[in-house]
Amino acid sequence: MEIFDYDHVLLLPRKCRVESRSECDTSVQFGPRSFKLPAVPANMKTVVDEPLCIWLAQNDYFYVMHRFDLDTVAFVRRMHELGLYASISLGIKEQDRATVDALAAQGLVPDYITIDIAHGHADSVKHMIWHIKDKLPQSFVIAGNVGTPEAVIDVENWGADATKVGIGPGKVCITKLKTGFGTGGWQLSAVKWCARVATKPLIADGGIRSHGDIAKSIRFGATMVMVGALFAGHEESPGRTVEVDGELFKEYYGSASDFNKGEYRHVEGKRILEPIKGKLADTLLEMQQDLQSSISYSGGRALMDIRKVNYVILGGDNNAEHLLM
Ligand SMILES: NC(=O)C1=CN([C@@H]2O[C@H](COP(=O)(O)OP(=O)(O)OC[C@H]3O[C@@H](n4cnc5c(N)ncnc54)[C@H](OP(=O)(O)O)[C@@H]3O)[C@@H](O)[C@H]2O)C=CC1
Ligand SMILES: Nc1nc2c(ncn2[C@@H]2O[C@H](COP(=O)(O)O)[C@@H](O)[C@H]2O)c(=O)[nH]1
Repeated sequence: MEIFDYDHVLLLPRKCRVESRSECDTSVQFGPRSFKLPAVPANMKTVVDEPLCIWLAQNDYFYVMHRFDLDTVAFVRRMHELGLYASISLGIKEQDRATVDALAAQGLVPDYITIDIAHGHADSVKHMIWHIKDKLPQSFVIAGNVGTPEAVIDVENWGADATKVGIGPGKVCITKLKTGFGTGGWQLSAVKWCARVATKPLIADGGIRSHGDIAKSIRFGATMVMVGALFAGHEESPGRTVEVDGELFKEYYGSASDFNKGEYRHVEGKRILEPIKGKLADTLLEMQQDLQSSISYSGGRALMDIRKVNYVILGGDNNAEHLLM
């Protein structure tokens, strides 16, 4: 198996088929809906909050609300009252099963439910998928996180509609250091490896550092990418604003950090400060334009045309080591 990460790969251009990059369509079908971009802000407390979810839904972007310190039932009700789709996160504990029961009892059907735990290749996830499929069969279920093909096969067989791939590649993740496990450092090839067996969509989660990494994720089999750090430092980001030597930063912390958990127990995340980089809408627009360029370099017009291109893996000295056809 080839091992590489985003920085070690470059995609190879094919003859251009458009006269303007504006002809390139970045939209993606994901579950029951189509979205402007194959990128979703991470379901973390310092990345999304309710106002951002409303804005994203109103503007045809995919969002996943986080699951921390939140009345998830009320959130779904409010989104539906606004005529917007509802996309929530759940864990696998008794309280999460109760949330599913309450939603079903009140006739509130979230359009998307993400089961979000550190080690998603687990019977607890299987039982949660079954519970959701029993009570809310119309919801599109995303399960994770996983990092191996065996896990993707299991999660799909348990009934998940999509799988989230990435154990420890995140910017505020310390799983690799604390446990010795994960896909940190080789996330892109883990996505490729998982995509070989996947029969349903994959979300590549963690490690996206540049807009070009989105095209690379699509090339290696992702349908959507989940992005934390790149989205965290915006004016609208929910993290606390911190001033250091006259410069403004936003707090960005891991969901498994003591800052999120409120206690130092099974901590696998840390806190960092992201420099504030303007408005989220501007970044999303730039991301879309960059992805349109990616599509044009791929010689295509549609997002999935990126899947057709060849690539090189760069050696340590930055020389092309392999040309893979
Ligand atoms: N993508 C990634 O690499 C990672 C992401 N995270 C994020 O952090 C958040 C908190 O995650 P998590 O720690 O799962 O939080 P939770 O406390 O919500 O854990 C969910 C449940 O899973 C159990 N659990 C968690 N990890 C394991 C494990 N390795 N083996 C067996 N059981 C486990 C927990 O029990 P108990 O606590 O008693 O073990 C708990 O009952 C999530 O949003 C998750 O996505 C966390 C780590 C890695
Ligand atoms: N190991 C941990 N991973 C975490 C934690 N909190 C979130 N995450 C994962 O990171 C991505 C975002 O990655 P980024 O590189 O784009 O910043 C997020 O979607 C989660 O999967 C954590 O505490 N520990």
